[in-house]
Amino acid sequence: MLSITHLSKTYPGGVRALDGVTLDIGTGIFGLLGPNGAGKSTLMRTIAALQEPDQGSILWDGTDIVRYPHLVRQVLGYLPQDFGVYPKISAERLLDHMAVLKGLRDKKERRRQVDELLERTNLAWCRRQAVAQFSGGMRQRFGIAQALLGDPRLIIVDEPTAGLDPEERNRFHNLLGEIGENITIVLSTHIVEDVRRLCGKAAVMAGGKVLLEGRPDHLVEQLQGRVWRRSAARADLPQWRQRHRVLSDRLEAGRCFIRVLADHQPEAGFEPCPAHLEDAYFAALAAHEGEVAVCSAT
Ligand SMILES: Nc1ncnc2c1ncn2[C@@H]1O[C@H](COP(=O)(O)OP(=O)(O)OP(=O)(O)O)[C@@H](O)[C@H]1O
Repeated sequence: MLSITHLSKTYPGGVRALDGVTLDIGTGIFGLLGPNGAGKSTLMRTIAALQEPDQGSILWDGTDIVRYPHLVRQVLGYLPQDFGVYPKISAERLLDHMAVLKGLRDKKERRRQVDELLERTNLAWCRRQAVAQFSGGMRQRFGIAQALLGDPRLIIVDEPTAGLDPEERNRFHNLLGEIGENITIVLSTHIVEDVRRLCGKAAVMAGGKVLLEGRPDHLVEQLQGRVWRRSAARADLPQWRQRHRVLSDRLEAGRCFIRVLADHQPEAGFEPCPAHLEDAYFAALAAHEGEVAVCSAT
């Protein structure tokens, strides 16, 4: 169990990247949703003990990992947003090298883990190929293979599916789903659909704060009966936004549709529609932006 309490971090330039984050994260896949700059990566790096918070605590099974970072490193697998440069050595050798860095000294055991992980991530067929020549999806699967070295109990995955084609994304999801049955995975993303499919629990972050937290199906349930939809001319969008709480606008088969949050039919022409997780996400962001606007106006 990962228990995060009142975590705050302000960077030297004055950006408050984490602002009193409190979250309890158990076994399974926990999704962290939020727009660019929400503070997701800062939170992930702090959990991974790669940087320190200014305030707050993170307990892993009751142990304070801000004070004792080596304890989380022993149980952690981390797939960062970007690995940076890939050396021109084979997947097999690179994985073996990473296993050494993770402290797997026994050569036989290392071999066993490398073989098993290449198999599990469907990379055994290209084990002698340089990772530098891998496609985006293969690199992400290699990223998961290295994160799984040493049988971690906590895995942190930062925006793993950006840039993957639908097939690779699906394959990556299945792999995460398999792994996440018995351990804790914290997955950061801005793809709402990924969270709906994969995560037992999720939180929406913006401006360093947790705006919303819970099971995706519960978050959606709370909006049922309150989401309305109608077609709208693009030019009229500003007026619709002034009159109603517009959650989103999107093109469907060439026509623009708006989705509005309201307890009753907002006006003639709107039809009720089933709520989606994306509605909960946009409703939370809109409420937060409203608060920020009110704060900055006063
Ligand atoms: N090392 C740093 N120094 C100064 N500011 C930083 C640093 N890292 C992040 N920030 C700022 O902190 C805020 C939160 O950034 P963070 O990368 O944690 O957000 P994010 O939700 O992961 O965003 P993205 O989805 O774009 O990766 C942003 O305003 C960012 O510009």
